[in-house]
Amino acid sequence: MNQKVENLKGKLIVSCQALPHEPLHSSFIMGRMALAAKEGGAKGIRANTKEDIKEIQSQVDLPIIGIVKRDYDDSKIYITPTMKEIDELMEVKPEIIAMDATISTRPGNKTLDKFFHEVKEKYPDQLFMADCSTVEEALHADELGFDFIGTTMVGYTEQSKGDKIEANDFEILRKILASAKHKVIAEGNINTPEKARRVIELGAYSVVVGSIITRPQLITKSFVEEMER
Ligand SMILES: CC(=O)N[C@H](C=O)[C@@H](O)[C@H](O)[C@H](O)COP(=O)(O)O
Repeated sequence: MNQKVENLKGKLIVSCQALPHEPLHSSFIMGRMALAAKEGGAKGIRANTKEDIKEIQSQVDLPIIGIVKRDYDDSKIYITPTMKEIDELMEVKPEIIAMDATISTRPGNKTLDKFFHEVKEKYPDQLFMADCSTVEEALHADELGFDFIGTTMVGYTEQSKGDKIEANDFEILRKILASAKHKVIAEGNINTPEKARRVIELGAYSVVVGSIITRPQLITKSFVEEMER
């Protein structure tokens, strides 16, 4: 594993993403967000689209977890669903590529196992991260040989509906850590410094924090909701 990726151990990765419908949707703005994250001590960035990644690479020399979010009519999966998105990302070569690794089928009714095999065959030297929603999915992705196992989709799928990453002292994460052979990255609703610290204490290789740092519309909403409850 290269030095840039080794530097992620025990450190914070900030997810700098804003979809077309979000106020901060702009590669320039995501580049500045990444610069701000670096100034704050982040050691990695998670980013969406080759355009945002290219701009972020021009602003900071930090390892990037790259994704392409794209909706397809015949699949629930929207995080790097097909080889088209993988190929786009390989044009800008993020250190790590993340993809949905839930039990849902990909577009064209393709299973994760088949897709991951095709991707590894085409890009054998690329590092990959599995965005999972359950312990079972995480351990299956570990078996398939993903370099990093993420909790990214916990609570966002039918099979994980209502699950909370921090419940019972991060029980889902602890169960994954107890069995996974590959590095585990805590991601998804890690929304306080204390939670970020705790997941590293529990053994996560790294932790991704996004919305609570880079989505002002959601940060603002959390203040207004608390003030008005
Ligand atoms: C569910 C989904 O699509 N999650 C996405 C994965 O790339 C991002 O929108 C999240 O912001 C990221 O995972 C970080 O999580 P949080 O924003 O909760 O710190």
